[in-house]
Order: sequence, then structure tokens, then C-alpha cells
Amino acid sequence: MSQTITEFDTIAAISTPPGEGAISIVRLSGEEALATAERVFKGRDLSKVASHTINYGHIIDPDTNEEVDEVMVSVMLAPKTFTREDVIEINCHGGIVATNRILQLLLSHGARLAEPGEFTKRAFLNGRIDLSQAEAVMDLIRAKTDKSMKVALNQLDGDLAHLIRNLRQDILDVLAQVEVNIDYPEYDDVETMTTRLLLEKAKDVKARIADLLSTAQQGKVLREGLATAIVGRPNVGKSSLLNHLLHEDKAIVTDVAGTTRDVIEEYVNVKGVPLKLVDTAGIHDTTDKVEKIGVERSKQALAAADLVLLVINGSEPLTDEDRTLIETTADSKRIVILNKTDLPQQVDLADLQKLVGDDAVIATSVLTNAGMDQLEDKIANLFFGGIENSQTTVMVTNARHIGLLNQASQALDDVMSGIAAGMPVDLVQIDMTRAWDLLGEITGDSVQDELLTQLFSQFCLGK
Ligand SMILES: Nc1nc2c(c(=O)[nH]1)N(C=O)[C@@H](CNc1ccc(C(=O)N[C@@H](CCC(=O)O)C(=O)O)cc1)CN2
Ligand SMILES: Nc1nc2c(ncn2[C@@H]2O[C@H](COP(=O)(O)OP(=O)(O)OP(=O)(O)O)[C@@H](O)[C@H]2O)c(=O)[nH]1
Ligand SMILES: [Mg+2]
Repeated sequence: MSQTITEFDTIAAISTPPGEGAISIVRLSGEEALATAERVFKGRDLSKVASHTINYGHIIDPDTNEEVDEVMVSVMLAPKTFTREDVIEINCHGGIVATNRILQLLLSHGARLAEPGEFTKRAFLNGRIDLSQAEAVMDLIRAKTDKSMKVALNQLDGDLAHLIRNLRQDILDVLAQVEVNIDYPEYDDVETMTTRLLLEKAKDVKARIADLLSTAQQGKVLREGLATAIVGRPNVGKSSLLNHLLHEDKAIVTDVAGTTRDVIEEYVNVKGVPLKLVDTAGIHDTTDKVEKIGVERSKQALAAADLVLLVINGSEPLTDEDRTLIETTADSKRIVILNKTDLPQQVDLADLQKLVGDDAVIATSVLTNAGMDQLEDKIANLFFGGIENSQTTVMVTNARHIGLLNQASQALDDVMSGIAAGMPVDLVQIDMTRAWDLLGEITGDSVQDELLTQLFSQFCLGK
């Protein structure tokens, strides 16, 4: 589909964030991009300048002759452009008014407002990038850590696409071989030979898909952040811990129990692991109306968490509430933190270890910093075994890709069980072809229009 020549109208959008800034970019793409820009630009004759040049001049409203802004205009002619179409970028003074007026002028002189992601969609439809690369553009913009940016960048460079293409090619090769065997049988046992070929390839491709899927858990965390709930009784130091991990005094900390009344959410980068950190109101029985709602929300955050940091105050004896929390979080991935170890201790570390079970307890003092580094290491190791240093660069980070890989793996299982059950080769072929199709949806080689529309609609405007 990426090879078909399609006619596109000329689109325009503001490609920089809305609001005040030093410079804003209004971007145009399509056959009429140059002509549209020329209608509102006074300066050098843009139709005569070399491609890939930037040109000083003014934007003038041709209907009123009014000067709108002083600008620099980049002229990039097809095909060596972001969309493979003619692209014009107007670099204007940042600020909402001038930028919007320029966009409006372009819209009334030949361009249409781009849909979100439409520039990137064109890069895909015109064959410059595949679908996984287009999706990587968005991941790159939303990346929260160096590592997640690197993974997205590799995907943008086509690493995942390359891997998927290899898998598809291998399947195609074996399907072609099967056809030949069926059409020109050279041996009597051609059926056995052919099923063996299919079986071996199904096993091989399935194993390679499994490798990719094994990166998915990490990949998803890199993309979305690990939902981490800090829970514990009131006043144990939850908000202090959040502030410490953030390196910022975000949450209010006081010695009054019940200080945090609502759930606070912040992204932090702990040794390369992006955490979506949720500070919660201390969980306990309360009659205070506001606090009660906070406690309910804490319980919800707890239920939604990928990781629980359960904080216990070592300077006070364990209470029933502590014990209940230890019990209710037992099935979650959790780290138990024995805090306030700078004060005289009322909780014995060894006893607590025993009570908690397998999980190591980390003794900390947010006040003196003791144990904090150990805690950060533990969080990082729990999920990645030190992903920051890992060499894996091809990672599956995208829920759509994960779903398709799982389905393809299932189709390969069907190939194998079909063969085991002695199904005729042409039926087995169908499952093998299905695996090939499903993998093609990742790269967009076989993909439905609605899916494209839905995917690109999640993009930023002007991207
Ligand atoms: N001003 C500006 N900055 C930008 C972008 C943009 O569109 N405009 N980009 C938008 O995301 C990113 C850069 N990405 C780009 C990717 C490909 C091509 C491009 O023209 N590719 C051609 C030719 C490459 C070449 O000259 O060798 C191609 O691949 O055929 C341009 C930008 C980030 N910075
Ligand atoms: N000595 C000592 N005090 C601490 C430590 N961590 C927190 N505190 C103090 O304990 C008090 C409560 O801390 P917060 O972080 O507000 O506790 P919280 O768990 O968020 O409390 P609520 O929001 O009320 O549930 C504050 O006075 C903190 O300064 C610690 O490690 N040692
Ligand atoms: Mg608090």
C-alpha cells in the first residue's frame, strides 16, 4: 500500500507548542505548499530559490496588504522531505497571535488544516517510513527517560521494522517452498517433507517472537512509567519520600497526621526507570469526611499500582493498620520501607522481615538520607536488573505491537498443532499465512484504513 501514488491536498498546521515562545513554526506540506506560501510571503521569489534553503522576508495579508510578521521561510522540495512532498516551514515570532494569523492566512489561501499526525501519516503513506517508525515518532515526543528515548529512536531508525520484515520474509520463503513442493512433487513423501519444513519454520519464528515479547514488559514500563503507589499509615513519611525521589518539595510535609488528603501524581526517573509515583493519603480508619475520601482514593491507587512502596514508621510500634496493609499488599509487587530509622526504634528489622515474607525490607531515613540509595537500586533492579546498562535496543513498547505478536505466535501454535493432528498441508498453510499477515500489521504492510485513522489521531497537531 505504501507504494501506491496518492494525490494529497495541501495541509498546514502549527508544529510548535501553543503559547509564548521565541520562535514558532507553521508547516505546510503538499503540491500547493510553495504556491500557498508565495501568496502570503514578501521577500525573495520562493519559486526561484534552491531547495533546502531558508529565506528571510515578511508575511503580508494579500487582501489588506497589512504586514503580519517578520519571518524565515524554509523551502524543502519533494522528495527529500519529511513527508516526501513539498514542505514549507514558516519560522515566525513565537506567540499565539502572529502564529495563528499566519495559519489562518494559509488556510484562506489554499491550504487545509492538517489533522493530528497527518504530516507523519503522509510520510508513511508516501513510503518514507513504515508504521512502527511512525508510531516511534510519537513515542519519541512522549519519552520520559534517556533509555525510553533511545528505544524510540531505534524504532524510528527502523530496527523493529527490520526485525519484523526478516520474520515475514522467512515465512514467505517457506510458503513459497511449500507451493513448489505441492506443484512439482519430486519425492513420494513430499507431504512429510513439506510439513517438516513448515514445522521447523513455525518453531523458529515463534521463538524469535518470544524473544521480542520478553522485552515487552520492560518496554511498556519505559513508555508509560511504572505505576508506583506510596502507601502507609498517616505520618510515616510518605510525602517526604515522594519529595526525596523527586528531588523537589512537591508534596506538603508536616508532623500532622493526615496532611496529604488527596492523591498526588508525579513522574520521576529512578536510575532509568520511569515511575509514575503516586503519593496517597495515609490509610486508616477515619471519621473526617475529606480524609475519608482521600483514604478511598488511596485504596484505588493501591489497586491500580504495578509497584507498591509500603512505608512503616520504625519509631513507633507496629499497629493493626500496619499489619493489615502488609497483608493487603502481599500479592502486589512491593517494597516495604522501614522509615525514620534515625529515631529510637520500636520495630525490629528482623521481625519485620519475617512478617513480610520473601520481600526484603529496606531501612531508611528520609531525614538523613540513610538507605535511600539502596531503595533506588532496589526499585531499578526489581524491574530491569539495571536496564540502563542493558544492550537491548530493539524493544517492543507498544500495546498494538504486543497484541499482534501474541496473535502471530498463536497462529504459529495453530500451525504446529495442525501438523501434529495430521491436518492437510493447505490448511496448515492458512495459519502460516495468517502469522505473516499479522506481522505485516506491525509494519503497516497489511493494514486497514480505520486503524490508520485511529492511530494517527492520537498524534500531536502539526506532527
Ligand atoms: N524544522 C524541522 N525540524 C525538525 C523536523 C521538521 O519536520 N522540521 N522533524 C520532524 O519530525 C524532525 C526531523 N526529522 C526529519 C526526518 C526526515 C526528514 C527528511 O527530509 N527526510 C528525507 C531526506 C533526508 C536527507 O536529506 O537525506 C528522506 O528521508 O527522504 C526531515 C526531518 C525534528 N526536527
Ligand atoms: N525523624 C524523621 N522524621 C521523618 C522522616 N521521614 C519523615 N519524617 C517526618 O515525619 C512527618 C510526617 O511526614 P510526611 O511525609 O508528611 O508523612 P505522610 O506519611 O505523608 O503523612 P500523611 O500525609 O499525613 O499521611 C514530618 O514531620 C516529616 O518531617 C524520617 O526518616 N525521620
Ligand atoms: Mg503525606
